[in-house]
Amino acid sequence: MLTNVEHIGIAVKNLAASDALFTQLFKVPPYKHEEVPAEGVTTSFFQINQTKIELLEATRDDSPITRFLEKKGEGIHHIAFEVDDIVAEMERLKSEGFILLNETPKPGADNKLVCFLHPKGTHGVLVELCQTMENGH
Ligand SMILES: CC[C@@H](C(=O)O)C(=O)SCCNC(=O)CCNC(=O)[C@H](O)C(C)(C)COP(=O)(O)OP(=O)(O)OC[C@H]1O[C@@H](n2cnc3c(N)ncnc32)[C@H](O)[C@@H]1OP(=O)(O)O
Ligand SMILES: [Co+2]
Repeated sequence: MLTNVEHIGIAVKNLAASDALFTQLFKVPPYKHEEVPAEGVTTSFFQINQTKIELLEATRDDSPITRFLEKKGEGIHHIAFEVDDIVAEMERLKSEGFILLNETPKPGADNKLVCFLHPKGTHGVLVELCQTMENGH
């Protein structure tokens, strides 16, 4: 079951510049930075009450963020939903015709296991499922 919006992902060209801008907007600084080499991104995370924002800067030319910035420019890249059982949710969504972009859960940032759904199957929205890993596993 999808329980809540876990974070909103925003693609940016320059993380340092965007950190400064969003710190000014939110009046709180990012609480962490984390690189996820497998995704070709460096992230920063902001927490505003119940809402979490993930800024994503590309770290290599074949990063999904590089491609997105080339085609669409900076802006909202994905919406991530918390799930309590990611494997069960992936099986359910696949059986209902959604297009999974990874067949097994993969490590994301901020202690999550994640799976993406292709935006072609979700009316143009890149959806991320996240399950919090217990004790880092
Ligand atoms: C930090 C880790 C993790 C976390 O813990 O939170 C993350 O958030 S990682 C975030 C970065 N990783 C990913 O995005 C992985 C999943 N994405 C992909 O696999 C690809 O980006 C993609 C969605 C399959 C697109 O790749 P590709 O097919 O190579 O690119 P195209 O440019 O050709 O796009 C095809 C088609 O899809 C549209 N598109 C692409 N990205 C998005 C998007 N973010 N939102 C909405 N639509 C998107 C693109 O416009 C193309 O459409 P058409 O032009 O109509 O064909
Ligand atoms: Co994300």
